[in-house]
Amino acid sequence: MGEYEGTCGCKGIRTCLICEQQQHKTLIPRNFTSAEQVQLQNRGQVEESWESYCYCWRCNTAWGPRHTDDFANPPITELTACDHTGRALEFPGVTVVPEFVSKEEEAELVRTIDASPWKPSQSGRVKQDYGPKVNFKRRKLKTAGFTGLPSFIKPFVERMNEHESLSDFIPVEQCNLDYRPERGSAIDPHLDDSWLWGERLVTINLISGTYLDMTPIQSPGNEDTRTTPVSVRIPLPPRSLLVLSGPARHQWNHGIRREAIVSRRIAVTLRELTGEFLVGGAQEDIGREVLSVAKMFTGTVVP
Ligand SMILES: O=C(O)CCC(=O)C(=O)O
Ligand SMILES: [Fe+2]
Repeated sequence: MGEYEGTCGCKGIRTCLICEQQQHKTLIPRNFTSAEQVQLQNRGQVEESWESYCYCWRCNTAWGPRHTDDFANPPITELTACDHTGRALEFPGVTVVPEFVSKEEEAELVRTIDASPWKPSQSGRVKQDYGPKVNFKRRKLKTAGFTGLPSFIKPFVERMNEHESLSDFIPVEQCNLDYRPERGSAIDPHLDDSWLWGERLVTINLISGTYLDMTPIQSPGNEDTRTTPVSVRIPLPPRSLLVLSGPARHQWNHGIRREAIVSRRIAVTLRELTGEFLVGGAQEDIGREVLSVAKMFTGTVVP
Protein backbone atom coordinates (compact mmCIF):
# COMPACT_ATOMS: atom_id res chain seq x y z
CA MET A 1 0.00 0.00 0.00
CA GLY A 2 3.02 2.29 0.25
CA GLU A 3 2.77 3.31 -3.39
CA TYR A 4 -0.36 5.30 -4.02
CA GLU A 5 -1.38 5.11 -7.65
CA GLY A 6 -4.37 6.97 -8.93
CA THR A 7 -5.62 10.35 -9.88
CA CYS A 8 -4.64 13.36 -7.87
CA GLY A 9 -6.80 15.28 -5.43
CA CYS A 10 -6.05 18.78 -6.75
CA LYS A 11 -8.90 21.29 -6.87
CA GLY A 12 -9.13 24.85 -8.19
CA ILE A 13 -5.77 26.53 -8.54
CA ARG A 14 -3.81 23.66 -6.97
CA THR A 15 -1.84 21.33 -9.23
CA CYS A 16 0.72 18.54 -9.01
CA LEU A 17 2.95 16.87 -11.60
CA ILE A 18 0.26 14.24 -12.28
CA CYS A 19 -2.50 16.65 -13.33
CA GLU A 20 -0.08 19.03 -15.01
CA GLN A 21 1.07 16.13 -17.23
CA GLN A 22 -2.29 14.37 -17.71
CA GLN A 23 -4.49 17.42 -18.17
CA HIS A 24 -1.87 19.91 -19.35
CA LYS A 25 -3.09 21.98 -16.46
CA THR A 26 -1.10 25.17 -16.28
CA LEU A 27 -1.97 28.68 -15.34
CA ILE A 28 -2.33 31.15 -18.19
CA PRO A 29 -0.13 34.22 -17.63
CA ARG A 30 -2.25 37.22 -16.69
CA ASN A 31 -2.68 39.28 -13.57
CA PHE A 32 -2.30 36.62 -10.97
CA THR A 33 -4.17 36.64 -7.71
CA SER A 34 -1.94 36.29 -4.67
CA ALA A 35 -3.01 32.64 -4.28
CA GLU A 36 -1.97 31.94 -7.86
CA GLN A 37 1.33 33.70 -7.32
CA VAL A 38 1.97 31.44 -4.36
CA GLN A 39 1.21 28.42 -6.52
CA LEU A 40 3.60 29.62 -9.22
CA GLN A 41 6.29 30.36 -6.66
CA ASN A 42 5.90 26.87 -5.28
CA ARG A 43 6.53 25.49 -8.74
CA GLY A 44 9.60 27.69 -9.10
CA GLN A 45 8.08 29.63 -12.01
CA VAL A 46 8.39 33.06 -10.51
CA GLU A 47 11.70 34.47 -9.45
CA GLU A 48 11.81 34.81 -5.73
CA SER A 49 12.24 38.35 -4.55
CA TRP A 50 12.08 37.44 -0.89
CA GLU A 51 14.82 37.88 1.65
CA SER A 52 15.27 34.44 3.12
CA TYR A 53 16.57 33.71 6.60
CA CYS A 54 17.61 30.31 7.89
CA TYR A 55 16.24 29.26 11.27
CA CYS A 56 18.69 27.77 13.77
CA TRP A 57 17.09 25.43 16.31
CA ARG A 58 20.01 25.80 18.73
CA CYS A 59 19.65 29.56 19.22
CA ASN A 60 15.98 29.89 18.17
CA THR A 61 17.01 32.70 15.84
CA ALA A 62 16.87 33.10 12.07
CA TRP A 63 20.05 34.23 10.31
CA GLY A 64 20.40 35.92 6.97
CA PRO A 65 19.55 37.07 4.48
CA ARG A 66 20.71 34.00 2.56
CA HIS A 67 20.74 33.56 -1.18
CA THR A 68 17.84 31.31 -2.16
CA ASP A 69 20.37 28.95 -3.79
CA ASP A 70 21.64 28.22 -0.30
CA PHE A 71 18.36 26.44 0.29
CA ALA A 72 18.22 24.75 -3.09
CA ASN A 73 19.46 21.35 -2.19
CA PRO A 74 18.03 19.48 0.68
CA PRO A 75 18.45 16.61 1.85
CA ILE A 76 18.82 18.04 5.27
CA THR A 77 20.34 15.25 7.26
CA GLU A 78 21.98 17.18 10.04
CA LEU A 79 21.36 20.31 12.00
CA THR A 80 24.83 21.73 11.58
CA ALA A 81 24.00 24.01 8.65
CA CYS A 82 23.68 27.28 10.56
CA ASP A 83 26.83 29.42 10.56
CA HIS A 84 25.24 32.28 12.54
CA THR A 85 26.34 34.93 10.07
CA GLY A 86 24.43 37.95 8.81
CA ARG A 87 21.58 39.63 10.63
CA ALA A 88 19.78 37.88 13.46
CA LEU A 89 15.99 37.81 13.32
CA GLU A 90 14.13 36.85 16.48
CA PHE A 91 11.78 34.02 15.58
CA PRO A 92 9.79 32.84 18.59
CA GLY A 93 7.38 29.90 18.67
CA VAL A 94 9.47 27.17 17.00
CA THR A 95 10.89 24.09 18.72
CA VAL A 96 12.86 21.47 16.81
CA VAL A 97 13.84 18.30 18.67
CA PRO A 98 16.44 16.44 16.60
CA GLU A 99 16.44 12.62 16.59
CA PHE A 100 13.06 12.47 18.33
CA VAL A 101 12.65 8.98 16.87
CA SER A 102 15.46 6.51 16.23
CA LYS A 103 16.26 5.06 12.79
CA GLU A 104 14.75 1.72 13.84
CA GLU A 105 11.57 3.40 15.10
CA GLU A 106 11.35 5.44 11.92
CA ALA A 107 11.52 2.31 9.73
CA GLU A 108 8.86 0.59 11.86
CA LEU A 109 6.62 3.69 11.81
CA VAL A 110 6.81 3.91 8.02
CA ARG A 111 6.00 0.17 7.68
CA THR A 112 2.99 0.52 9.97
CA ILE A 113 1.74 3.72 8.32
CA ASP A 114 2.06 2.16 4.85
CA ALA A 115 -0.08 -0.82 5.93
CA SER A 116 -3.14 1.51 5.91
CA PRO A 117 -4.64 3.04 2.76
CA TRP A 118 -3.64 6.49 1.54
CA LYS A 119 -6.13 8.96 0.06
CA PRO A 120 -5.38 11.58 -2.62
CA SER A 121 -4.95 15.12 -1.33
CA GLN A 122 -4.08 18.47 -2.92
CA SER A 123 -0.79 19.60 -4.50
CA GLY A 124 0.59 16.11 -5.04
CA ARG A 125 0.22 14.89 -1.48
CA VAL A 126 -1.56 11.78 -0.24
CA LYS A 127 -2.94 11.55 3.29
CA GLN A 128 -4.29 9.46 6.14
CA ASP A 129 -6.56 10.98 8.79
CA TYR A 130 -7.40 9.93 12.33
CA GLY A 131 -9.77 12.41 13.93
CA PRO A 132 -13.32 13.68 14.35
CA LYS A 133 -15.24 14.79 11.30
CA VAL A 134 -15.02 18.58 11.01
CA ASN A 135 -16.86 21.16 8.95
CA PHE A 136 -14.67 24.23 9.39
CA LYS A 137 -16.98 26.56 7.44
CA ARG A 138 -20.03 25.72 9.56
CA ARG A 139 -17.94 25.13 12.67
CA LYS A 140 -19.43 21.71 13.27
CA LEU A 141 -17.72 18.72 14.85
CA LYS A 142 -18.90 15.09 14.83
CA THR A 143 -17.42 12.09 16.60
CA ALA A 144 -19.37 9.52 14.54
CA GLY A 145 -16.85 7.30 12.74
CA PHE A 146 -13.90 8.48 14.88
CA THR A 147 -12.20 5.48 16.47
CA GLY A 148 -9.34 7.28 18.21
CA LEU A 149 -5.69 7.89 17.48
CA PRO A 150 -3.84 4.78 16.25
CA SER A 151 -2.12 2.56 18.83
CA PHE A 152 1.30 2.94 17.17
CA ILE A 153 1.47 6.67 18.00
CA LYS A 154 0.87 6.23 21.75
CA PRO A 155 4.54 5.74 22.80
CA PHE A 156 5.50 8.83 20.80
CA VAL A 157 2.77 10.95 22.42
CA GLU A 158 4.10 9.77 25.80
CA ARG A 159 7.60 10.78 24.69
CA MET A 160 6.28 14.23 23.69
CA ASN A 161 4.75 14.58 27.15
CA GLU A 162 8.24 14.17 28.67
CA HIS A 163 9.18 17.55 27.20
CA GLU A 164 8.23 20.39 29.53
CA SER A 165 6.48 22.45 26.86
CA LEU A 166 4.40 19.42 25.78
CA SER A 167 3.72 17.88 29.20
CA ASP A 168 -0.03 18.62 28.87
CA PHE A 169 -0.30 18.03 25.12
CA ILE A 170 -3.29 15.76 24.40
CA PRO A 171 -3.70 15.30 20.65
CA VAL A 172 -7.15 14.47 19.25
CA GLU A 173 -6.22 14.42 15.59
CA GLN A 174 -3.45 12.82 13.57
CA CYS A 175 -2.85 13.55 9.90
CA ASN A 176 -0.16 11.69 7.97
CA LEU A 177 0.98 13.37 4.76
CA ASP A 178 3.13 11.70 2.10
CA TYR A 179 5.20 13.94 -0.18
CA ARG A 180 7.07 12.68 -3.27
CA PRO A 181 9.14 14.56 -5.85
CA GLU A 182 7.66 12.46 -8.68
CA ARG A 183 4.23 13.85 -7.86
CA GLY A 184 5.53 17.40 -7.40
CA SER A 185 4.27 17.37 -3.82
CA ALA A 186 4.15 20.65 -1.91
CA ILE A 187 1.88 22.51 0.50
CA ASP A 188 0.85 26.11 -0.16
CA PRO A 189 1.56 28.65 2.58
CA HIS A 190 -1.32 28.54 5.08
CA LEU A 191 -2.33 28.99 8.70
CA ASP A 192 -3.85 25.98 10.45
CA ASP A 193 -7.35 26.52 11.84
CA SER A 194 -7.43 28.08 15.30
CA TRP A 195 -11.15 27.66 16.19
CA LEU A 196 -10.81 23.92 16.81
CA TRP A 197 -7.07 23.30 16.79
CA GLY A 198 -5.19 24.49 19.82
CA GLU A 199 -1.98 26.33 20.42
CA ARG A 200 0.56 23.64 19.54
CA LEU A 201 0.98 21.99 16.14
CA VAL A 202 3.31 19.03 16.52
CA THR A 203 4.90 17.21 13.57
CA ILE A 204 7.14 14.14 13.40
CA ASN A 205 9.27 14.28 10.24
CA LEU A 206 10.07 10.94 8.61
CA ILE A 207 12.30 9.52 5.84
CA SER A 208 13.77 12.70 4.37
CA GLY A 209 14.46 16.28 5.35
CA THR A 210 12.92 19.44 3.98
CA TYR A 211 12.55 23.16 4.63
CA LEU A 212 9.37 24.58 6.10
CA ASP A 213 8.92 28.07 4.62
CA MET A 214 7.51 30.70 6.94
CA THR A 215 6.03 33.86 5.38
CA PRO A 216 4.32 36.64 7.34
CA ILE A 217 0.53 36.77 7.11
CA GLN A 218 -0.99 39.88 5.62
CA SER A 219 -3.79 40.99 7.87
CA PRO A 220 -4.97 44.26 9.41
CA GLY A 221 -2.63 45.03 12.25
CA ASN A 222 0.05 42.76 10.88
CA GLU A 223 1.10 44.69 7.79
CA ASP A 224 4.63 43.91 6.83
CA THR A 225 6.23 47.31 6.49
CA ARG A 226 9.55 46.02 5.18
CA THR A 227 10.21 46.89 1.55
CA THR A 228 11.49 43.41 0.76
CA PRO A 229 9.27 40.61 2.00
CA VAL A 230 10.93 38.20 4.37
CA SER A 231 10.73 34.44 4.60
CA VAL A 232 12.21 32.19 7.23
CA ARG A 233 13.15 28.65 6.29
CA ILE A 234 13.17 26.06 9.02
CA PRO A 235 15.32 22.98 8.25
CA LEU A 236 13.41 19.84 9.27
CA PRO A 237 15.73 16.84 9.43
CA PRO A 238 14.29 13.32 9.24
CA ARG A 239 13.27 11.88 12.65
CA SER A 240 13.00 15.34 14.19
CA LEU A 241 9.99 16.78 16.00
CA LEU A 242 8.68 20.25 15.17
CA VAL A 243 6.41 22.29 17.43
CA LEU A 244 4.84 25.50 16.11
CA SER A 245 3.13 27.80 18.61
CA GLY A 246 2.71 31.49 19.42
CA PRO A 247 3.82 33.90 16.66
CA ALA A 248 5.12 31.06 14.44
CA ARG A 249 1.65 29.46 14.66
CA HIS A 250 -0.52 32.57 14.24
CA GLN A 251 1.47 35.36 12.57
CA TRP A 252 3.34 33.41 9.91
CA ASN A 253 2.04 31.14 7.18
CA HIS A 254 3.85 27.83 6.81
CA GLY A 255 4.32 25.91 3.57
CA ILE A 256 6.70 23.63 1.67
CA ARG A 257 7.89 24.36 -1.87
CA ARG A 258 7.98 21.64 -4.49
CA GLU A 259 11.76 22.02 -4.77
CA ALA A 260 12.17 21.29 -1.09
CA ILE A 261 10.90 17.72 -1.53
CA VAL A 262 13.86 15.78 -2.90
CA SER A 263 12.78 12.28 -1.93
CA ARG A 264 9.82 10.67 -0.20
CA ARG A 265 8.84 12.41 3.04
CA ILE A 266 6.13 11.60 5.58
CA ALA A 267 4.87 14.21 8.05
CA VAL A 268 2.84 12.99 11.02
CA THR A 269 1.00 16.01 12.45
CA LEU A 270 -0.82 15.91 15.78
CA ARG A 271 -3.28 18.59 16.89
CA GLU A 272 -4.92 19.44 20.23
CA LEU A 273 -8.24 21.14 21.07
CA THR A 274 -8.70 24.86 21.83
CA GLY A 275 -10.03 26.06 25.20
CA GLU A 276 -13.54 26.24 23.74
CA PHE A 277 -13.62 22.42 23.80
CA LEU A 278 -11.96 21.96 27.20
CA VAL A 279 -13.27 22.18 30.78
CA GLY A 280 -15.18 25.44 31.21
CA GLY A 281 -15.41 26.08 27.45
CA ALA A 282 -18.64 26.62 25.54
CA GLN A 283 -18.29 23.26 23.78
CA GLU A 284 -16.92 21.29 26.69
CA ASP A 285 -19.32 18.34 26.18
CA ILE A 286 -18.35 17.52 22.61
CA GLY A 287 -14.71 18.19 23.55
CA ARG A 288 -14.90 15.62 26.35
CA GLU A 289 -16.31 13.05 23.94
CA VAL A 290 -13.59 13.71 21.34
CA LEU A 291 -10.87 13.48 24.02
CA SER A 292 -12.17 10.21 25.42
CA VAL A 293 -12.30 8.58 21.96
CA ALA A 294 -8.87 9.93 20.97
CA LYS A 295 -7.26 8.58 24.14
CA MET A 296 -8.43 5.01 23.52
CA PHE A 297 -5.67 4.66 20.88
CA THR A 298 -7.73 2.08 19.00
CA GLY A 299 -8.11 4.16 15.87
CA THR A 300 -8.15 3.11 12.26
CA VAL A 301 -7.78 5.51 9.34
CA VAL A 302 -10.92 7.57 8.63
CA PRO A 303 -12.17 6.20 5.29
O1 LIG B 1 4.31 18.64 6.00
C1 LIG B 1 4.40 19.39 6.95
O2 LIG B 1 5.33 19.35 7.74
C2 LIG B 1 3.35 20.47 7.16
C3 LIG B 1 1.95 19.97 7.13
C4 LIG B 1 0.94 21.05 7.41
O3 LIG B 1 1.25 22.20 7.47
C5 LIG B 1 -0.46 20.71 7.65
O4 LIG B 1 -0.84 19.54 7.53
O5 LIG B 1 -1.25 21.62 7.98
FE1 LIG C 1 -0.28 23.36 8.45
